[in-house]
Amino acid sequence: MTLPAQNDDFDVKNGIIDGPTPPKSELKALYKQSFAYYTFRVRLPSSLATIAAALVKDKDELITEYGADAGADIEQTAAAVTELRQNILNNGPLLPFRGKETDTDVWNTFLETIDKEKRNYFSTCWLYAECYMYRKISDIFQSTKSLASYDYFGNQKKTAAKLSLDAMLAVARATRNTARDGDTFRQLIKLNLWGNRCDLSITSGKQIKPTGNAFEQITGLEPKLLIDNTLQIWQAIDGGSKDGIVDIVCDNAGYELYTDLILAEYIIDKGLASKVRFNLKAIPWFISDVMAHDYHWTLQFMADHEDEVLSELGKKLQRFTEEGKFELSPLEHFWTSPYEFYRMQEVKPELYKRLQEAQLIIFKGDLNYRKLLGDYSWPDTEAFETCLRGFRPSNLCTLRTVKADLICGLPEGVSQELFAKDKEWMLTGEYGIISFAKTA
Ligand SMILES: O=P(O)(O)OC[C@H]1O[C@](O)(CO)[C@@H](O)[C@@H]1O
Repeated sequence: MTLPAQNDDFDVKNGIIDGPTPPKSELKALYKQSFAYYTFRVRLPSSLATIAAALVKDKDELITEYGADAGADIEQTAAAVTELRQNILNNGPLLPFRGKETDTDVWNTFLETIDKEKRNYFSTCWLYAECYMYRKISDIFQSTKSLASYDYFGNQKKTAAKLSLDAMLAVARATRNTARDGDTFRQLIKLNLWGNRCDLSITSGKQIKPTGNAFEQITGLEPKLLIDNTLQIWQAIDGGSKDGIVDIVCDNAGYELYTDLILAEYIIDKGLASKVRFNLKAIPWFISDVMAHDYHWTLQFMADHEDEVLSELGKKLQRFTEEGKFELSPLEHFWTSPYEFYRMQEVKPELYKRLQEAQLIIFKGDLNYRKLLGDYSWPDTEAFETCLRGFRPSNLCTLRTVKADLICGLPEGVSQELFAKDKEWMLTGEYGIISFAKTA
């Protein structure tokens, strides 16, 4: 992590502690050697600059699509995004939202629970501040007359999907005549895990193209899989009811969503459940997170493709969606709130109840992992069940490539070994974990 030249007294002014995150503490940018500090000093300011620049570059296109009024709105949003960027760099306050959105009150009530002197980007929990930033961007666009419905990450998500076409074709061909057995299922879970590497928020928007034959890659990636509970997941779903429900709490659009669709197709085709529910985001989130329009765009992109196999698959999954075998869960703002999952039962009991209907819940990606554990420096050998702090609506698993400096459930000595090899091993998505927790 290359930090900005220390030509300012930022650290002194903001009480930055020049060390790592202490054990059993909230992750926050107050600790200079934390990923949170690098995120707020470098990564997120870079992402915000990209959004502001793209607005100016796409101005004509936007005016064509959203009308002449959009011109003034574009100027206003670009300026507001730039101001948000400066607020972060100045360690500004997390101010209450003034919009009239469905989740405005939930967010403002949450902000009130943070001590006022800690209610800024570098002093409050990393999770809260980073989620706040993405919600603030949405607030900026929602407050305009013409751009309230504009997905400012949409082009990047579409480009990422098109870049992954070769991998999609390879996976489609390799999954057409599969057997209903544990080995195949476990391979598909691992394929799904490694699809999580294609995440634009970790690259601050830089596109990465999944290369090579996905299934051969899985074998090659075995040494990078630090926790493999795929057998327990298979036993839970194989032992479940064929009329059961599987919930996927999704993460990124593009190739990662495609691997979710491939896994869901297998679950339905092999009678492992009768319905797969996709839990998507209500607003543009962490650059590449999937929203309902991304889901429909992806299926249409497949169905329209000249490649026969991909096109047939796209049409089949559109039929699954029409028939209710695949279902988009009702719009749920909890997934774009700052709340850790152990607080769901208290703050959104109806969602917890809904998840209890499932026989398996699959949580995708790093941010969902951070919400399962809370942004907290658990001992890396701590049991996954302990870190869930009572969040046990059903059998659940997490498929996560490691992109943030928190982890649990590792065998003794593994993290020390990895730190000795590369002190930034937790930040790149190079390693992955598949952890499972049985219904309580
Ligand atoms: O898309 P994913 O896998 O949730 O990754 C998002 C993660 O990437 C980061 O932006 C970089 O670590 C984190 O802030 C966030 O948890």
